[in-house]
Formats: sequence, structure tokens, C-alpha cells
Amino acid sequence: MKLELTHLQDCFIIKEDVFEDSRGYFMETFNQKQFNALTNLDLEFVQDNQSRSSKGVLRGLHFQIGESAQAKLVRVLEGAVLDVAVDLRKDSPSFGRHIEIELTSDNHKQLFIPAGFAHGFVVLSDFATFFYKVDKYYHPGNESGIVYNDIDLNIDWKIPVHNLKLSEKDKSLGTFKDLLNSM
Ligand SMILES: Cc1cn([C@H]2C[C@H](O)[C@@H](COP(=O)(O)OP(=O)(O)O[C@H]3O[C@H](C)C(=O)[C@H](O)[C@H]3O)O2)c(=O)[nH]c1=O
Repeated sequence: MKLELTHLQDCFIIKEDVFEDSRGYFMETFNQKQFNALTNLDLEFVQDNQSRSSKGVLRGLHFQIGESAQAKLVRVLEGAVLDVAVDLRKDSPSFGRHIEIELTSDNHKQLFIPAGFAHGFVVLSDFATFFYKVDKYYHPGNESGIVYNDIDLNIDWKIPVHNLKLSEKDKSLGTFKDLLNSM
């Protein structure tokens, strides 16, 4: 297991060892002891989530608030996505900045996203199966988000806007400025 720092504080790229042979490959996709030792965190993931989406589907930007704020360890089982995480922690040196990273079933990359971040992804392949671990349970009443095309975040989703497919909920999410005003 290898850890790669990013320009966002406490947000890491994780590469697990992949053992390939003539049959295919084997990998340990998560090892709590190794994860805690490498990240120097004492996290316990309590829920696994999985979604499958077609090309152009954009899910996000989402986060849970207060005590329900989730750290996430995300990866792709099938296909490819552009994954985006935004640092919403006011005291962070990377506050307001975001990372865009391609996660695919071939590059086996995982992204660790700390609590206090907004998260979303757009599907680049015909279909993508997205899998992630979270360290806090789902609390629908504590869900919040930022609209994908927020002018201040200025995220380049790589897919032409007319090809994007969002839920009605995600289309009507608030702006980054709305969030700042509520802090
Ligand atoms: C997140 C979640 C949802 N649900 C139910 C609620 C809805 O009936 C249904 C679909 O939920 P939603 O449209 O919010 O699913 P996504 O748009 O994939 O949401 C996720 O999108 C981005 C990528 C994230 O990072 C979040 O973890 C998560 O918000 O699943 C549950 O039962 N448990 C859960 O933990």
C-alpha cells in the first residue's frame, strides 16, 4: 500500500499492491491496520456504498454536515470516473480548493477524502461502478451539497455540459457562496 499526498491537506491518493499472474490479478483493496499506520489516522469505516451509473452521470457535490460529516475512501470497480473533492474546512490551508482525479478499474487508484469535504464524480466510460467506504452512517437530514457548476469553484468536469445527467436534487443544490454565508 502506498500513499501519495495531494495539494489538499489530509486528502491522499492510495495505491494498493496488485499481484498479477497468468490468471489475472489479486489485491487487498483495504487493510485497516495498514491504512491507519500509513495515514496516521484512527478511523473506523462503518458503511460501504456502491453505485452504478451510465456515461455522463454526475453525482454530487455532496457532503453530510455536523457530527454526520463523513470521511470517504473511494474507488472504481468498473469503468472510469473523474472524481472531485473540495476542501470546505474554513481553517484549512487548502480551503476552497479542489482536486480532480481520474479513478478507473485499471489504475486501481483510491482517493481518501477527509470529513469536511464535498465530493462528486462524473462517469467518463459507458458505465462505471463506484464503491466507497464511509466512517459515519448515512443521515438524510444532515445531507448538503454544492451545485456542480458553481462559478467560484469552477470545476472542469471534462464532459460537455449538454451530455451531463444529474438528479433533480443535484440540479438544485446551493452555491459555494451560500455555504460560506451559512458558516
Ligand atoms: C448516500 C446514500 C443514499 N441512500 C439512498 C437515498 C436515495 O434514496 C438513494 C440515492 O441517493 P442519492 O441520489 O443521494 O445517491 P448519490 O447521488 O449517489 O449520492 C452520493 O453521491 C456522492 C458521490 C457522494 O459522495 C455521497 O456519498 C452520496 O451523496 O440512496 C442511502 O440509503 N444511503 C446512503 O448512504
